[in-house]
Amino acid sequence: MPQTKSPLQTLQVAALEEGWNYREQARLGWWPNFIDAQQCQSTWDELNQLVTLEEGFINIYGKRHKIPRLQAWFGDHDYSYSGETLSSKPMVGILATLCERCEQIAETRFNSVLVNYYRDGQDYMGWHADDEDELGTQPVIASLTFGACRDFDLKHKQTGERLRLALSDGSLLVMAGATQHFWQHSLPKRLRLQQPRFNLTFRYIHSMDAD
Ligand SMILES: O=C(O)CCC(=O)C(=O)O
Ligand SMILES: [Fe+2]
Repeated sequence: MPQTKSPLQTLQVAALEEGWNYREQARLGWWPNFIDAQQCQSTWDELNQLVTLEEGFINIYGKRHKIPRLQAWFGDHDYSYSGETLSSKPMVGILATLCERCEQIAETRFNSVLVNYYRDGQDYMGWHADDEDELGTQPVIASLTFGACRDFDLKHKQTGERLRLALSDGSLLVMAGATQHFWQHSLPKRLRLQQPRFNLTFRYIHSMDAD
């Protein structure tokens, strides 16, 4: 019997090699066991202690909407997006330690980290590229996951090609090169999931102040 393809066929998880991978103008670094299990547990506890999570908002057509997750921002500069400003706190303790480890493996400097907290599978992040002017032309973004494993989708802006990664506890994904220019990414909802997840994205923010 001929095989019929279901239109709802699930996306295959893209098999990335550990280390640097190249896919259609994306440069992706993948270290699935970057933080070991014991350290994941202590890191979770330290993040809970250190991070004051806040509701965030975005403005769409002049209307202010609550974003579907909690967040906090650490680094040298405040962070502005979509008409909102996140005031920064100094990157200290476990955040500074993780920052250094990410800098070493990604071979770059970071001066900020966005902490996202997904309370359960209802929380998500929609399609976007991290392409604000403050991030520079070829931003390197190091994304660390703690807690629940979540699918992470990438979509090529021109061809529509899709990649799906499973971001598990202690994994590190680095998006570099022209990734933000050619691809968008998102973290889809998973309605049956009850466990929370921390995601830390280390970034380098260039000061936009006039000299
Ligand atoms: O939670 C994630 O894995 C994605 C986070 C993200 O894309 C962002 O903070 O810009
Ligand atoms: Fe992002």
